[in-house]
Amino acid sequence: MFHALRVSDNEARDGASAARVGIGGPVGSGKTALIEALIPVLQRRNIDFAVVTNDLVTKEDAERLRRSGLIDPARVSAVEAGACPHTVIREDPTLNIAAGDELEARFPGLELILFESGGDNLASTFSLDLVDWWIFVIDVAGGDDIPRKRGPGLLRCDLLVVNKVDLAPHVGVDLDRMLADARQVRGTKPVIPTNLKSGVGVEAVVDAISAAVLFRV
Ligand SMILES: Nc1nc2c(ncn2[C@@H]2O[C@H](COP(=O)(O)OP(=O)(O)OP(=O)(O)O)[C@@H](O)[C@H]2O)c(=O)[nH]1
Repeated sequence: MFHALRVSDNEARDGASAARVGIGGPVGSGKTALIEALIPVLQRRNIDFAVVTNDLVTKEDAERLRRSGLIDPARVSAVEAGACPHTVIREDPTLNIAAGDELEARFPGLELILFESGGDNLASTFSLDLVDWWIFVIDVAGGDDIPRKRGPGLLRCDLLVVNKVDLAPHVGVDLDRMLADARQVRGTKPVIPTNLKSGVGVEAVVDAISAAVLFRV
């Protein structure tokens, strides 16, 4: 259903039917925490999904998700980047494309694959040969000047998640200003504040994914 509308016409994607969504962002911003929070909501909405994680030289994020009890461990695949994380989500996403294809072969009917990048910097972006749509996660503890630095990740992503909003008062961040700056530099593209400890904003993120790539509202 979604294939006909894909931005990319990469041969490696031919025959694929699951929508592919990237989740990138700086180290520790909450990418794995976001996936952990998304899982129960996706399950409640009967969305058939799987996850591909990327780590530098380990499978730590995949193991964390497999151990979480939130998801069938077989639905979590790990890619070891062995280099800067953006290499395998942008320059040469072959390993990730193969991991997605392998999940689709094992789980016919898969609707959605989430690709978690390893923690990177503000210049990190996803290749549209790999994903249809992507999320960039920053957090307030990284400083309220991050949006004003206009990193490519923050500017180009389809959805910007500003996480750890609960920490704003503790790290001297003016959250309203940070969100206003983020919205200003992104123009009409969406920004969603989240607190993944309490679940604030998670339903809105699933709504955005559903509307953008699953065509569910
Ligand atoms: N207070 C607070 N802590 C959070 C929130 N989201 C994540 N954390 C914490 O932030 C830390 C990093 O979260 P992760 O989900 O591991 O971050 P990550 O982006 O996957 O990290 P890397 O994969 O190492 O880049 C953990 O200790 C989380 O518990 C939040 O909304 N509020």
